[in-house]
Amino acid sequence: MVQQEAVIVRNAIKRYQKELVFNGLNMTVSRGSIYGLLGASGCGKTTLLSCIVGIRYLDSGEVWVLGGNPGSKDSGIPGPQVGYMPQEISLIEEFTMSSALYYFGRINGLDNEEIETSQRFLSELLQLPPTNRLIKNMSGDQQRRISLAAAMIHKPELLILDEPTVGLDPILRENIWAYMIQITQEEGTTVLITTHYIEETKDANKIGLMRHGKMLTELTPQKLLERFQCSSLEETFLKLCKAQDNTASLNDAQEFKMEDIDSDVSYQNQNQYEQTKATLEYKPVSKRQVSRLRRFTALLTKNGNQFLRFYGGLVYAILFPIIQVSIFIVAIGKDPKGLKIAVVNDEVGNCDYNNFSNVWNDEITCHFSNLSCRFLHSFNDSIATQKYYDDIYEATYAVQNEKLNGLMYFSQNFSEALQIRMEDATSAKDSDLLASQIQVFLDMSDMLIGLHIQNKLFYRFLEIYEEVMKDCKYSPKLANLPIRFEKPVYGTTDLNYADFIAPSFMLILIFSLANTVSTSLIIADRLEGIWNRSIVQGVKTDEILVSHILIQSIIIIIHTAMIMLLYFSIWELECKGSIFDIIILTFLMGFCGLMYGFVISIMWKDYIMANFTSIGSFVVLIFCSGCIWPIEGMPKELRWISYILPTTLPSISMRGIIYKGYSVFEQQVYIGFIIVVGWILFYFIVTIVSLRRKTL
Ligand SMILES: Nc1ncnc2c1ncn2[C@@H]1O[C@H](COP(=O)(O)OP(=O)(O)OP(=O)(O)O)[C@@H](O)[C@H]1O
Repeated sequence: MVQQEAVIVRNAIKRYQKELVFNGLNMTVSRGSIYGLLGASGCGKTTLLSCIVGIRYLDSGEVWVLGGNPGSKDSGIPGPQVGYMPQEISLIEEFTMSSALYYFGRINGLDNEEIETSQRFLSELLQLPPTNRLIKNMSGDQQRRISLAAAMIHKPELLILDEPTVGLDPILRENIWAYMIQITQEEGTTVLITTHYIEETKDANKIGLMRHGKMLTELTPQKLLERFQCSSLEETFLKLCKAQDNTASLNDAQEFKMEDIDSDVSYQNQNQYEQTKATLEYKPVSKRQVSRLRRFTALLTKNGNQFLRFYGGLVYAILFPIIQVSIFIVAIGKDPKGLKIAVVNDEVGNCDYNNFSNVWNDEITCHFSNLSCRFLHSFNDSIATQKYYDDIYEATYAVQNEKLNGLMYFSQNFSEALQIRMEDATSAKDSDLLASQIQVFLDMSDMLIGLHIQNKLFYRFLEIYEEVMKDCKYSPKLANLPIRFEKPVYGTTDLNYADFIAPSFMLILIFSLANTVSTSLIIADRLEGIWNRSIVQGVKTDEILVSHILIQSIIIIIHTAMIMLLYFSIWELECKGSIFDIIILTFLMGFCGLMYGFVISIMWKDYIMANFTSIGSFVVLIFCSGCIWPIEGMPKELRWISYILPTTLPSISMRGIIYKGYSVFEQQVYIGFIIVVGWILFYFIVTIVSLRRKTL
């Protein structure tokens, strides 16, 4: 009679890159039995279990689990029919024991009452720590027991346990084995367990020994002892390993044949394979169904909990935007203070109170005296503090050595020359024209400060010069240059650099915040193994993604609200257009960052590379999306790259809304929305396609 099998592996070949892990491996696990899989460290036990539960693929060969290939609809995998305990702990460290068990209970379709009952039973059986203790505060052995409980909580038909008893107290180990024997006999559960403790498997119904990529034997412990006439399983395996080594050394090219030793693995299994396959086809697995809604609610609860309990992340998510925007507001765009400028005044010296300047009009012409002092008194310290020097050499030395920001020089006959320039400009000599100018030498090694002084002195000079014209009873317009900047079409003349940066910075900030949060959460899920473990229990990749998206959208809404509040209410940035459009665009940009975070977390397995990529992307966005310098100043090729970045055109849209009052129907605005939505879709598709290829 053909026994129905829970797991069948045939002719399995698996490589990692070029390294062959197993080569033509066969395995048969009967329903309602305990199968002990033994083998030295590194022989491929974990890899084999991963292929059985469907989180890795064979290069060739076949795996059947509970009625079909893992992932097919006939199979019990993925789904609550199986309980999988991976080798790594694969639990969320910030969770309490209870929240971990609730999560696994819920995704496997249990209601709260059932979870409570199971939890009580398993707490006793496995001597679990108190329910409210955080997993990260438990010993490795306690964490293992919770992980085992998480695999058993829903009483699956097939339990796949990767080294569950490592480091456990012998009494506890015995209890676990007793329980496994009980559930296999009374409930027909199948247990596939790997262990390093050979003697532990004496209670298994069948033992499989893996070595050098093969299954050396699959027999009951009694048959093994009888066949090899040994008193212990240790001894039996030693003999088996020696037999394999001898055969291999006799003929390296010839494969090790176990037919002489063990008929179960080869002939019998080969014959059974076809028959079993037929049997399985006629006996579909009775599947426990878990509604999508139940799974999704469990995921939402888990992700919400995970985020709230990760205090560092929480602080980062809430405080970071406040700190960033506050630093921006405080640090950027204000006039530099505490600047110093050297003054050499050959006309009057240091302009003390005896040297008041004078301007008077005698009906024929305007007379100036000591006009240099009038300028110097009016260039007050708000531009730069003046330090007087006797000659230009001394002043230049001071600029070079005393960190002054420049020097101003007035020639000996400054007022006189200015008068000549005004009275009869056409006949004025070059020397008079030169002497009538204030000569300014700036330290332009700090370009922004140099430009600031230049700008301030220039406009202040024109104002004072206008006043002088008025005193002379001339038209003040005479002081103007023959060019005039009228009221701007858009914006105001007093917009500063911070106003220019603000829209891009807002978008880059929310993009980067969301991207960092989502990268960390997804990488945590993957690294901690919770992702694969959930997939094995039947949770779908898109459900995991959507649940993360929902939780993180709440964070993005918080970020958006804080950014809006800080910029528009506290900093009082005036928005000429619709603030609603700004909010939507900012939120979408955060969402785009979130999706980009998904892509990064798929690209890299660890935090380090993911963080490098996030930081690198942040820098590229700052430099290339017109945030600190106009795109028009870039080489043509770079400009095109810049235009397709997710933040460039949306930043231009943002400026259009804020400073021009454009609506969403203007091309400058809707193009930004199109770009950001396009990137969101692109990232989403890349994420889904990559994840489907990587997991089930
Ligand atoms: N992701 C991977 N990429 C490359 N090689 C891998 C990978 N995972 C495992 N290996 C290699 O495959 C071989 C089998 O590893 P596996 O973890 O399956 O062995 P194991 O029998 O479970 O070991 P242990 O008992 O120590 O857990 C080892 O040589 C290991 O180095």
